[in-house]
Amino acid sequence: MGADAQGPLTSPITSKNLSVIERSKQLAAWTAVDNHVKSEHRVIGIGSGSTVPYVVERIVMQGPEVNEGRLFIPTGFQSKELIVKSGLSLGDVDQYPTIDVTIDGADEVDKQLNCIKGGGACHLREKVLAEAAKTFVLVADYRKNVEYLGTNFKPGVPIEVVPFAYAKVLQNLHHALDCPQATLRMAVAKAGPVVSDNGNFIIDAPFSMERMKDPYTIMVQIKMLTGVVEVGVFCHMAVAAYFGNQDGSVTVKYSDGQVKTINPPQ
Ligand SMILES: O=C(CO)[C@H](O)[C@H](O)COP(=O)(O)O
Repeated sequence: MGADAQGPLTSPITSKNLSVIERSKQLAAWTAVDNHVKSEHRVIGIGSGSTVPYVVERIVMQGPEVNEGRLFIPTGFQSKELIVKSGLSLGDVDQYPTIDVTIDGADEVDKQLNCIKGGGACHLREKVLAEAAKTFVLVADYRKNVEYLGTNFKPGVPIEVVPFAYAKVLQNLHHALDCPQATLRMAVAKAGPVVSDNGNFIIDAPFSMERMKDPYTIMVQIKMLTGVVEVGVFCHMAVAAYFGNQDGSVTVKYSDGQVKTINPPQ
């Protein structure tokens, strides 16, 4: 799989005034699109977050002829707006439960391509679209490329819960799962908790680094708590993760353990 990876293309149209971090996100997104979104793909999942607009930007650059007849499936309000405003056609996963390729951002990705998602509270739909996809690809800047989850991303594991069960789930996290710092995520420009696109609450649960070395066990333990809708830990789902680097290169980690660095054009 690594063998056919292409490098980032030259002459980016929007990169002139980008900060290093934004440029890194764009590089990751563009390279992932170039390597994984092929003209024959008709149903494409679009994830959430600040890296994903560059995914859509690159898909739009594939041209109207290629995008005509394609359907784009969003993971939430933000990506739905992005699809519509870019002039692409919207579909939904209940109509199209098999997706050719889904590209999404991540809060952190470990060496086995396990990742934390849900910083934007979209991880329920994101996981459905990741599972529905024949190919699931992650894109992020260099800060998200870690050996173990929880290295840089400190809020903890995002957990979507049905509102009436939140206090019970918090109690379970504090006592049964020994996660005393788990808290309900509060909104910034609204009094009260963050409410997801599905009308649910979000809990952030930080676990010790030692425990984050086994993300699958944490994911299963949390998911077993009644009232939990979905856990923002994705295990064994992505085939590749693209990270834009500060020097203009792109690091690609593959699910088979290969790591490749694509150097910037000279
Ligand atoms: O999981 C997500 C939203 O629920 C995002 O994909 C994740 O938070 C990464 O976002 P960004 O690209 O802005 O860093």
